[in-house]
Amino acid sequence: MSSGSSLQRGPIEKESYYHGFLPREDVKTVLKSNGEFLIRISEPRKGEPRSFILSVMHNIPPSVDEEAWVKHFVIKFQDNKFYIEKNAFPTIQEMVDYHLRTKDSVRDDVCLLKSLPRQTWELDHENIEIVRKLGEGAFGEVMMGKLKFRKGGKTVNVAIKQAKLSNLTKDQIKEFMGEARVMRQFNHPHVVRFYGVAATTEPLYMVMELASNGALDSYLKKNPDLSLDKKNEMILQAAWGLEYLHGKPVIHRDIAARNCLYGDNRVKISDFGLTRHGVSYQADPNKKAPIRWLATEVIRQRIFSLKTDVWAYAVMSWEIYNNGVEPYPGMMVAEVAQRVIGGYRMDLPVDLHPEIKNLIGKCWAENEHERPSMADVSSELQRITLIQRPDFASLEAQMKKELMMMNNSHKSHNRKSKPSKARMPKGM
Ligand SMILES: Nc1ncnc2c1ncn2[C@@H]1O[C@H](COP(=O)(O)OP(=O)(O)OP(=O)(O)O)[C@@H](O)[C@H]1O
Repeated sequence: MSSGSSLQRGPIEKESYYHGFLPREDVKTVLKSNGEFLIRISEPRKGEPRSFILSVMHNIPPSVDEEAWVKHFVIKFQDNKFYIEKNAFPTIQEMVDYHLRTKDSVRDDVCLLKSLPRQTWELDHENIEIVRKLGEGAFGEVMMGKLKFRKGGKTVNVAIKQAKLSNLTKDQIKEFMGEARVMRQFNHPHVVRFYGVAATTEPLYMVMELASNGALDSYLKKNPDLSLDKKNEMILQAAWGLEYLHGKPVIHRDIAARNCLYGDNRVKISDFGLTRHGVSYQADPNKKAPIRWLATEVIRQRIFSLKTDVWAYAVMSWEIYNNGVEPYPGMMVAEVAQRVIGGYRMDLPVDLHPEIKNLIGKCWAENEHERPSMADVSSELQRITLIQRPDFASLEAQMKKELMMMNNSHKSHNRKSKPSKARMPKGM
């Protein structure tokens, strides 16, 4: 797709107000004031060519309908000219310049007042270097690479999830960008850090912190001799991460060792493809689900809640104590569902501290009201492990110090960029 003969101005992709494949759901969250606008590319629809879209914030207030706040105009291309309604221009940039200069409306009373530059998390492909393959993900290959920060020029090692739009369905693209939207709000030492997405061209890149030891399940399989203390530390770190997420509140919905990472001696919660904002979520009962990690109410009715994450956390703790073995070994999925509903629970190691055993037992209680919150789990674990190993206290102090440092750098970073609006996108 070309933006026309804009030789002096270069391609539209070079304009700071060009946001590439930024989906509608994200547009709502970034435009802030009446007349603020951006240019993006339409989401792919089978059989239809993609077009450029002008998205403009309009009508806040008086409209209370959030959907009406942003107007989206398809920019048509005919006889080598771009137009929306009235005037045609040789380039999109000239169209934008004209409307900004004259305040002539685009349509009805919608005017362009201010362009919205790409956000700090909207990364440029040219600042990302792919180095080698790490693994295979749901959207394509996951790569190790380097990210050069726009400001300051510092370079960090990162993990990059790639997505080739031509290989994905519209739902998958939504899921990819939705995962990035969810991750943007997190800042915790035990949740994988999100750097941003590069979406101005294909393939899309989701850039995040590199966990040096990769997925937790494979790390556990490769290191079967980890001490019980180390494993206690791992379940405590995972509890801190999940407690933080629940404080937002979000339901992760896919807590499992395969969806956590391990690096720098830390468990990091990752994989937010199924995460939903809120405290309960009714999922489609016809969709496939990872039965081995599901609470009984999810198996029966697909109702997810913070307490169904607590159940999955108990199963993940079992995985950690059993070196990454698949839960309910030797059982088929149908048998797992039937037996778990019937009250069966897996055995925990005999040498595990009885209070930890008891705590995990409560996490997969049949009655969700009998399951502790993640805040209770982490404070209980801290109390129990502290008695056994006094240096767990310093572990907590270290985690809190890191959290404080991350929050401070996050705050100063946000002060430099635009203040974000306390508005949560719908359908997260
Ligand atoms: N941040 C990271 N640091 C190091 N390795 C990573 C990172 N993210 C992913 N990987 C590696 O890439 C593999 C695939 O990633 P991941 O499972 O997260 O992809 P996905 O798209 O979420 O797929 P799925 O939905 O099937 O889990 C992981 O098993 C892990 O080995």
